Amino acid sequence: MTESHEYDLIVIGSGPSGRRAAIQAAKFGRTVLVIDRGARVGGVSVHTGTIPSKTLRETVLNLTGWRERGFYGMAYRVKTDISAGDLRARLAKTLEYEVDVLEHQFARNGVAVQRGLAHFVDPHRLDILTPAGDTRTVSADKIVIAVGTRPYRPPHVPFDDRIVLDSDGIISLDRLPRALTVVGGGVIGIEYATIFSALDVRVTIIDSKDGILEFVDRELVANFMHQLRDHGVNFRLGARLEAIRIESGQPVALLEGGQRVRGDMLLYTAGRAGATDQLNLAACGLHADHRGRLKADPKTFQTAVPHIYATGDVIGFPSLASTSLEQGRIAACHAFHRDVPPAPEFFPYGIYSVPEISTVGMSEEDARTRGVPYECGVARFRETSRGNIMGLRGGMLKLVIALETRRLLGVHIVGEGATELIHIGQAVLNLGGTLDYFLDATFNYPTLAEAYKVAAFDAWNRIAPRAPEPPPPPDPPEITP
Ligand SMILES: Cc1cc2nc3c(=O)[nH]c(=O)nc-3n(C[C@H](O)[C@H](O)[C@H](O)COP(=O)(O)OP(=O)(O)OC[C@H]3O[C@@H](n4cnc5c(N)ncnc54)[C@H](O)[C@@H]3O)c2cc1C
Ligand SMILES: NC(=O)c1ccc[n+]([C@@H]2O[C@H](COP(=O)([O-])OP(=O)(O)OC[C@H]3O[C@@H](n4cnc5c(N)ncnc54)[C@H](O)[C@@H]3O)[C@@H](O)[C@H]2O)c1
Repeated sequence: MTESHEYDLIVIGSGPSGRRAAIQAAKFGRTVLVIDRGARVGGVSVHTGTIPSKTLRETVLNLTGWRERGFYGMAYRVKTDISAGDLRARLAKTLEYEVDVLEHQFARNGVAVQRGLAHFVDPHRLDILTPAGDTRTVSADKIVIAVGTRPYRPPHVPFDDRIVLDSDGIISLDRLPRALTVVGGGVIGIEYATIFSALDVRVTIIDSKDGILEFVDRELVANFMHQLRDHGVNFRLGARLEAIRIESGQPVALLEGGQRVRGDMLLYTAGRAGATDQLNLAACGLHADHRGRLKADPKTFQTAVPHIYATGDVIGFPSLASTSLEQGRIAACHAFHRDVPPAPEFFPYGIYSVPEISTVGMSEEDARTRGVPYECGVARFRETSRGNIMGLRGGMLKLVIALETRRLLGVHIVGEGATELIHIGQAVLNLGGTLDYFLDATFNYPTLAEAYKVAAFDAWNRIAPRAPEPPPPPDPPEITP
């Protein structure tokens, strides 16, 4: 602790990046205060984002018997008449446990926590407006801004948190819709659209772009959209939303060209905005962009004011809990002069839609754009014995391989277990491995991971030059007695 400041580190926000920064600094023996305006610690990740959406997904897959339908048919259900209450029950338990773990981590590591809204008074001091209405002033040597984002709510959308909602509202529904319109086919929109579709809700996805999930390999997206359409999901792509009206108590999306999409609920997921508006950034010498985001050095996470760091979603791309956790750790290490090796080049994306998508490294399109000669290998999960045992009908794994070096360039998976399976590909990619790893390694059998081997053989069959027939063995020399 310095003479003039109460804490070595103040972290604003207790989401993934704030929590990791705080605990890392505490492990260095530093005094740390975490400030969060939320009722409980955990941030967007625990209360409205990652954990609630993944818990809802798991609940829906379990109660609908989704994973067993390959064998028992589409009418199979573990529970009939699934209600909003069924979904909320598991959510409450899961969230309570997550908060408990986090509070215990803070307590064990001596991290102080103050509930309240923080704003800058000067570059080292913050005022905290507590829920009781008091103001407490605190100061620190180093500060991490980890305030995250909130749903973008444009004024022309008639949000009422009942039939027109954003991703914060959708987790506390008191009834399930029969028809859901989702505006915004980004990751959040697609995850919720497919979760509700698995509940047999009629879903329409609207996006102003011509495609969805543009950063994902196109062949994979085509396979994914085929599976969704097969389950009744409608797409209205390349359609500009002109207005949302409430007609006879139902939200109607009016699209350019006169199309109308009526549902009994509308989920608006067209992006998020940085939660910086109440920080009084001017007092510390920083300013945010038009979407409330801050700029930070991608290696150290320092802002333009060197003792102030910014981590997590507030700095924009890639806006993942996984990457935010790492950013928090790196910021704390840099702040307290500990070297950290640079992060491995490739990190995975996990999209927890139904079915799951996960991807790491170059897509086929990336390889083409960069002019890297490549070949692909594809495996269908149904070709693996494990996939057959599980009754999987969909699902594929695709490898992108550099032709000249046989180096693995990317892995793209859609289907059951994709977000776990991807880490095999990620390890091979970051360790500079080649196609030969998958050809030569022995895999457990039967597993879905065997799809790596099947895909590798597929790639090898396309890459390997047909070896010329070996010459016949020479005639044995005549032996004269
Ligand atoms: C629906 C949804 C699903 C998601 N699913 C995934 C997923 O499956 N995998 C994944 O990797 N990522 C996922 N994400 C993204 C992930 O949640 C974020 O990347 C992550 O939460 C960002 O962490 P953060 O450190 O920026 O803080 P956040 O989790 O955004 O938390 C910020 C905290 O700061 C507090 N705060 C803000 N302003 C102030 C202030 N002035 N004073 C005090 N406190 C303040 C807030 O109350 C909040 O608690 C999802 C996001 C959403 C919305
Ligand atoms: N599994 C995960 O890792 C996960 C899950 C959820 C969210 N996240 C993170 O959260 C962040 C925010 O996600 P998001 O889905 O809200 O935002 P996004 O920016 O990724 O997607 C928004 C989508 O809405 C569309 N859109 C914007 N305005 C529109 C309009 N007026 N009409 C129709 N369509 C419109 C855009 O074309 C885009 O496809 C992402 O960056 C993502 O990384 C990650």
